[in-house]
Amino acid sequence: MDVFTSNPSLSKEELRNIADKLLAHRTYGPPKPEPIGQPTVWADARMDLCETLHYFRSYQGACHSTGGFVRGFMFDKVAHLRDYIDSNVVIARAGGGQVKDKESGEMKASGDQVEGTTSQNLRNCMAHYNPVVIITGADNPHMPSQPPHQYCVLDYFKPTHIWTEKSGKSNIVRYRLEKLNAQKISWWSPKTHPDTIALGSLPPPFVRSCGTCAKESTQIYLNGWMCLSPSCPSFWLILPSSADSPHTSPREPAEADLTYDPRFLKAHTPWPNDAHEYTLKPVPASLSHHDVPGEDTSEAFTRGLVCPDCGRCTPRLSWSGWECPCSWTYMLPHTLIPALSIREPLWPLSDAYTCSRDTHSPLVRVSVSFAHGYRVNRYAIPGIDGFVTHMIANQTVVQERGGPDDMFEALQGLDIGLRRRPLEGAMLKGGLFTRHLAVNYGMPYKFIAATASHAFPAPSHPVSAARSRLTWAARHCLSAASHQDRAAFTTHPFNEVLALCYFESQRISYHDDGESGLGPTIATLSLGAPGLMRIRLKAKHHHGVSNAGVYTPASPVPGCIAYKARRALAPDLALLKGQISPTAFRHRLKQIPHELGLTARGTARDVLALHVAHGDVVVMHGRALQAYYEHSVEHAGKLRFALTARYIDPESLGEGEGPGYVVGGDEGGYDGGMLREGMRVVQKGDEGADAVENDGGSATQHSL
Ligand SMILES: O=C(O)CCC(=O)C(=O)O
Ligand SMILES: [Fe+2]
Repeated sequence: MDVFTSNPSLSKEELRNIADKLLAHRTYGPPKPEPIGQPTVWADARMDLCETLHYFRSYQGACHSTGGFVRGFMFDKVAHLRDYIDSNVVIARAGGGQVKDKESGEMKASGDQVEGTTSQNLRNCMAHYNPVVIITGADNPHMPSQPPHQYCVLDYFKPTHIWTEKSGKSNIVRYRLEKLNAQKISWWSPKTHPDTIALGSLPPPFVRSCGTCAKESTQIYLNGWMCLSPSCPSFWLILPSSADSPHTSPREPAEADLTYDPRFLKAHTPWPNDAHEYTLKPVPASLSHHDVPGEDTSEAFTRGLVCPDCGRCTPRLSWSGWECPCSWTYMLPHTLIPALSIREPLWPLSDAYTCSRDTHSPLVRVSVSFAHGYRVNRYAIPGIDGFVTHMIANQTVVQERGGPDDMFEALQGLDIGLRRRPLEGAMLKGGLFTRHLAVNYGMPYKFIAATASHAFPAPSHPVSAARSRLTWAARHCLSAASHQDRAAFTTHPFNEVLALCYFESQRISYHDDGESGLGPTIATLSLGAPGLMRIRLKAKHHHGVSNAGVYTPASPVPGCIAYKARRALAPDLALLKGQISPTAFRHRLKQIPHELGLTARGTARDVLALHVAHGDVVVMHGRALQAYYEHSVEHAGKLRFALTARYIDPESLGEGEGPGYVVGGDEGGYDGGMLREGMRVVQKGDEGADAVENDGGSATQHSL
């Protein structure tokens, strides 16, 4: 290559020869040669990558930016034909600005692309010398070698150029990135055709100012210098004055003939931190030597680790720690979070009935009663045959022997098999897992593999004790329900407990518990950090229309959009259903949203927000409640458990889904009534007898 370095003004022919050499062995798509090395960091699944790496946390897009700076790019299957990757340089099209062509299914430009936030963030990186990590997907057609895993981290790169050019009829924005430390070996260099032209070994790229707009542009293609300022009348035109142009008037280059100028490809852009070592492996969270309660359940410990043996991004999937399929494991000791340490100083507990912090929409009616150390807030939701009851514990309850304090501490000392479970139907490559950990006891819950269910342990075990307490609580709440509902609970008592565990910043997003095969009553015991449970109408019931523009024919409930108009429509619609063909009925369902002006945008406001503190129980009853409403729970502490008891009809389980053990009845026989003795506030009369009705005009309303 000396011939080129010693000759700063290479002829056009010499440059063409170099370009030919550079591009000769490029293959678009497989098969590709093997790389000379192996990535130090890689992942099988997108979730693993995003949970592990600080520089790439984008589950969908190709770019991860934070605070105005790009941190990482992921270049995979979707690529522009002129994208380019060699051992040191990557040229890529900016993301976005494309739509799926209805006929071909291909991504096509949706108009002229302009520099957006990502370009601005890249310019910030250039100004501040912040390098950016590039990750490749296995299906990236421009890789010079075959990446050995689904996602492989290349290295740190410096963005050097951002410019606009034309592709087809539209403008596109493009980036050039150059490896930060060109001295480092690039593992992705192809074994068969190593890159022999070093960065900076050719004359510098040709730069000149435009005669029309006076702005400087770099020559990207050997076909000729062009102004790259999209607002200039000379944009993307090879001028006749250019020595390269065979034409007598300004012309756009033929796209198929565009050949990169090797002076541009192989330019070296020195940065003062070129030789600095930035880490590709995130710094793993480590425990201090102080046995700090909550340290090992803090957010840092929910993140993945790069396996020190094989480089795989390994998410934390279990209570006990990290497990890489290559056999490396990292298990952490847990420091007990004492139950006393989660008491809220500004919300002190005593033997008196605890005050309420729940809020609800004016449409919701609350009736309050006090029994056995629990304040019992019972919420009636209009239009729904069912209720939500929040039983708020006082100090007597949480300190009871074998009660919430003891359960919370016992659960921390045991590994009850808590693991994150895969979310079915997730569209993410490599799958997606819930953020929280879960384990099932008793009758298998079909959304958890049957093998991950366990027989109920001894009555004193916190899981069995929770079932017993929840059975009592549900019975207590159902005492005001119909005879039928009470009888149903007696014949079908809770036979399953799903234990959920949330570390810091983990939560469960909106969902319902109305899967087929479940009984109508569900009860949850909260332990540990105080949570906030929100309940709202599902979007399709709120708006009355699905995302696909189909009217929701179910009867509307008060508080939904266009309630009166939808209610007026209901009888006719019910009649019509039996009279016309399913196709005609569906056609009608598509008309109604237009007639009523319904759109599916946005979500409903919460109708209820319950502060579910340590020891509290929430009982939800009624199939309609689950059909119409959804709930979510978040918390702001270091550790929270939610133990939910349900009845699961064994008949609803498919072949091979049944338990491999006997699911017996509750042996704990918990009776909250036993607490009355030790209470300072003795309740007058029987359970619920001193209930106070509170309608929509009360001070407990909130403006949700
Ligand atoms: O965390 C909670 O309190 C709620 C749990 C829940 O909604 C569920 O298990 O379905
Ligand atoms: Fe739930």
